[in-house]
Amino acid sequence: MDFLNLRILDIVDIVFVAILLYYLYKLVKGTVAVNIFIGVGMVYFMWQITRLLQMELLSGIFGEFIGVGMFALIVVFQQEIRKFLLMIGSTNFTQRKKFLRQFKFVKDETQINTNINAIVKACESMGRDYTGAIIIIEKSTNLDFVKNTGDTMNIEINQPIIESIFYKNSPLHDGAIVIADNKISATRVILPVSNDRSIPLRFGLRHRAAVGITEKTDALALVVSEETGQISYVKDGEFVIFEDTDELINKLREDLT
Ligand SMILES: Nc1ncnc2c1ncn2[C@@H]1O[C@H](COP(=O)(O)OP(=O)(O)OP(=O)(O)O)[C@@H](O)[C@H]1O
Repeated sequence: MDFLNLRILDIVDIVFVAILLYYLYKLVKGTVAVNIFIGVGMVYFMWQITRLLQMELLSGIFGEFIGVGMFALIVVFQQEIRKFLLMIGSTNFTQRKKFLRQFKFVKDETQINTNINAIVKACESMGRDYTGAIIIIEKSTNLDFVKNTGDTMNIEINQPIIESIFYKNSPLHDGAIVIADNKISATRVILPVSNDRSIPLRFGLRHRAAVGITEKTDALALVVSEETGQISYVKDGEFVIFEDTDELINKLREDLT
């Protein structure tokens, strides 16, 4: 009955494996990597079957394939492994303020209210004018790896500033802006685009970029469609449904506290 002797360390072990699997799932969700995993699984399954049936030649071929499989996987998943390490390495727990926000009982309501109202009002106004926009709100995952693709900024948020950035003739209107701690910290940012095939075809690259960054990090994304003027709120790689801007503000406030 040795297996019943569960130690604290075994539980910690299981929790870490679960976290690792969760990150892996977040990374490969909706990508071709899932199909590759299925392919590798099938080769492994065939190898075991042919070995059991003592089909020497076939099991030899599959065996060789599995033997070099580890190197093949590193080559095939080069991008994903890079993103995975980046994702783990860039989770920024060192900034105390952000870290404390992980706990629900620490709230800084006034600051959160001000930020969200200005952002949502700007989105509303841009929606009325059919001005396209994509706004990323940084939480605990450090977004430096995407901010590096754009211009570093340090601008206090207010409604006119956000609107003027996305104004069609503005030199800064292309790409996304990143908001961190009530400041616009980057403009003209190029985000990773999601390959999720379940995203409706009517959504183009701007919306796919919002899904892409939120499925890889805990950031929140707001998108204003240039075609329909509609505001979309994307979190954890999913579109969040809301009735009106008041509900959107409430959802954002909840997600940021
Ligand atoms: N990877 C990306 N990262 C950041 N911004 C992007 C990215 N891809 C596209 N965009 C921005 O989205 C703009 C419009 O792209 P696209 O028309 O494909 O989006 P869309 O989802 O159809 O949105 P809309 O409804 O506004 O047309 C681009 O001009 C660019 O500013």
